[in-house]
Amino acid sequence: FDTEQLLSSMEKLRKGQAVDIPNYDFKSYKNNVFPPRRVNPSDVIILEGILIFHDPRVRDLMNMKIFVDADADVRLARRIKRDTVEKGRDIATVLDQYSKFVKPAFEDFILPTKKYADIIIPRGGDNHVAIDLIVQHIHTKLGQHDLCKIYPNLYVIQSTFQIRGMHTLIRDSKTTKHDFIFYSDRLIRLVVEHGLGHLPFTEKQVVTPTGSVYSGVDFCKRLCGVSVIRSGESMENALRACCKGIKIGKILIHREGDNGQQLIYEKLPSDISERHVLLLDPILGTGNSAVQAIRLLISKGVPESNIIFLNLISAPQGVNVVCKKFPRIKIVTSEIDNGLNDEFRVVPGMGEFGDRYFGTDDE
Ligand SMILES: Nc1nc2c(ncn2[C@@H]2O[C@H](COP(=O)(O)OP(=O)(O)OP(=O)(O)O)[C@@H](O)[C@H]2O)c(=O)[nH]1
Ligand SMILES: O=P(O)(O)OC[C@H]1O[C@H](OP(=O)(O)OP(=O)(O)O)[C@H](O)[C@@H]1O
Ligand SMILES: O=c1cc[nH]c(=O)[nH]1
Repeated sequence: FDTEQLLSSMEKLRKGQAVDIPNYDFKSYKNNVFPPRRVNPSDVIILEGILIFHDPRVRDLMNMKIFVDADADVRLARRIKRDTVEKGRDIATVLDQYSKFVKPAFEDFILPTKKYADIIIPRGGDNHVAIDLIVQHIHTKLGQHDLCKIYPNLYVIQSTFQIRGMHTLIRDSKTTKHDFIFYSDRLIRLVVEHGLGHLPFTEKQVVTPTGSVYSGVDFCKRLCGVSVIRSGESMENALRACCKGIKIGKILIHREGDNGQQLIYEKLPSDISERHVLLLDPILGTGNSAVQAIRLLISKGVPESNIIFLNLISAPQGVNVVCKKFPRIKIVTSEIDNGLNDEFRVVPGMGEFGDRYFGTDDE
């Protein structure tokens, strides 16, 4: 087993480079009889082999570990067929080797690695349900932003052409103030609805006018909003439209000041520590404002896991800072941008959200 070459090949594939895999010749027991097989890099790499879970360095490379659990008779039958037809061995040799080496080695070395698997699939390729589930999982992972693969509490709302269209409008520097507000509001409403979906619920049954029972859920009662002034205030209407009479606290953070951030003003519900908090700020840039705001909420006794941060556009830098410092809060956003420029503006971004929304930009 050339594990070192396997590891270096995997590393190259992950970096997007093609690799040449040696073709082992089972008849001569040599590696250089046939030309190597060229494998090109790809989004999904399937690494397959009977002892693939043995080396921890190899296991660590895997995002999903599958053990195909074949029946012992099937394994022996396949082996007899393969070794007589493909490897040119006679049945007596195959059976002798099986009982002396293969079966004990399977029990000693392959079976124990089953514990490392995330999924154990009985009946192999015939198990269509298991295969569908695996395909679905890989599809989901491929569709996710890379940051969502790292941070399980980061949620980017499912993109549609409607959502892309609205983003195109609010990001266009030529969009009028009127349209900017209209499409921001539509996007904000989607983010708010999505964020509310992460609140806990209780089961509830109601009787419909047909006299039948509908088994549903009851909304979480103890919640409040907290907006980061000014831009966060643009999200208050959407929250009020969804949650009638919701209490909304406010935090004002000035970008310059001690450590670059200064808390200027705060007014929060007195019983905030008993509530789930929807923190409102459309832009997450460096993450400094968000960190300040979340720290304040935690200092008021709000459990980290009770905070849902609602965001329209996020920079990866801000996501990293917030998710690393507060791994239990949830972030819901509608798009993650490429990064920040020298002035710490989100790029491509949409400029100064507050100025465009409240009409205090120069035009
Ligand atoms: N659970 C499980 N066991 C397998 C699978 N494939 C092979 N095995 C077991 O592992 C044993 C050895 O597998 P082989 O692929 O023949 O091993 P090999 O190293 O190629 O054997 P040689 O012919 O000596 O080169 C089989 O007889 C099975 O018992 C699999 O997909 N799942
Ligand atoms: O992640 P950060 O780098 O801290 O940037 C994000 C902050 O910047 C924006 O507010 P801004 O200071 O522009 O004030 P405004 O809302 O009054 O326009 C935005 O609403 C955030 O609060
Ligand atoms: O790009 C940015 C960064 C912070 N605040 C904004 O409004 N826009």
